[in-house]
Amino acid sequence: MAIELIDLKKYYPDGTKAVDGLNLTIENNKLTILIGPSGCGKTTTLKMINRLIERTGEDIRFDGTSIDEIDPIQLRRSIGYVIQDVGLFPHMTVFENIAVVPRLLKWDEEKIRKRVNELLELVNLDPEIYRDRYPAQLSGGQKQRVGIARGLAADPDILLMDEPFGAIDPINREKLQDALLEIQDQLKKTIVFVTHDIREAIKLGDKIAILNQGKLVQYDDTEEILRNPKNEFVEELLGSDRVLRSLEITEVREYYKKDFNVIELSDNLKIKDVLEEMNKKNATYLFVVDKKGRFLGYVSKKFIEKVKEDRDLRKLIKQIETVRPSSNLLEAMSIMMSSGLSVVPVVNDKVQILGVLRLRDLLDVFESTGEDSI
Ligand SMILES: Nc1ncnc2c1ncn2[C@@H]1O[C@H](COP(=O)(O)OP(=O)(O)OP(=O)(O)O)[C@@H](O)[C@H]1O
Repeated sequence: MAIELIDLKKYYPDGTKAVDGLNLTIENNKLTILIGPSGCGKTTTLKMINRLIERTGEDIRFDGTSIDEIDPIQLRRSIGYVIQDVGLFPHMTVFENIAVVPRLLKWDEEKIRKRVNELLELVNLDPEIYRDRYPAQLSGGQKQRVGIARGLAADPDILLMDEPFGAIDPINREKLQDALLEIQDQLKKTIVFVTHDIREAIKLGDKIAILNQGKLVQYDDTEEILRNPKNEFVEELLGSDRVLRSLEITEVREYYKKDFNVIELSDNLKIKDVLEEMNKKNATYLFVVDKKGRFLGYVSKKFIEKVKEDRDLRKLIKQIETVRPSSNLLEAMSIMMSSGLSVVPVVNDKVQILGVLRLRDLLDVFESTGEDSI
């Protein structure tokens, strides 16, 4: 379900403009991050979506329907909500905590039992072990997993998450983030996720909305934000290693080129044929493939010019690591760094060569991220 925030406002009687004319379309089935400095209106925005806070201006629409036309209780039950300290009821077991909304919706007990087990499996908690525990008998990370399961209990289209992993130590936080990505892969919900951790935002977000003082500063696909921060405020928020992050989330497929020099190895291929080919193509190296187009390595001009004509060509082929189109640019660059070559071959699952990624193509990424130096 898509959520449109239209000139959304929350003004408090004391004059605080917590949210000040926010226009944002949160897309169906995507994970959208709300990020910005403390007090910029993230939580207020989230709570206006599920009507825990009433807006003071303009509208919120769910697939086109105004929030005013939806019964608030109905609305709240159809939106999953996960918060930092989880808010698990201490006197209820894990099972009972997850079953709260399904029971309000009057599901039959058998259906609830099945659903709770399913959800515990989904968040990687063994139902046999954890179902009957009380929150006090769980670690922080486990509580948060139960919180996610509870948010998903009634199979809502929308999941609102307010700094859900904020209080978790870094290692468990990573695990919970991975779990959330897996869950989203399977369930494809419309998730609005509030965080003030830019790493978390980049890792999780399909799209990122950057807020400041109740207003939208920039809203775009995560990659686009990293590549083209709109102003200094966004740049500062992203931090200085944004080039590295940009490389990390960009796939090789976007940058590799299909023009490359290649030669097929056959039994009667001689060194002089290779040199001739290199001269013809004005190439300093050639990739070598077998008859089926499988990548074997490369030969460099500098090297084979010096060897005797009767040397076995096979022995002159140098190995080089390859990448796939789905590899990221940071992996590709580390390979270039360790091989000392300014190229890396791109191959498919059958190790057939598809193209080449050159260091100079990567420079485009640096240029478009506006850094002066690497
Ligand atoms: N009842 C209230 N009366 C007046 N101002 C309020 C009230 N509730 C919240 N605010 C103010 O509204 C602004 C936005 O608050 P909100 O909780 O949405 O910020 P946030 O971006 O979620 O911040 P944080 O990252 O610190 O959680 C803040 O300046 C806050 O002080």
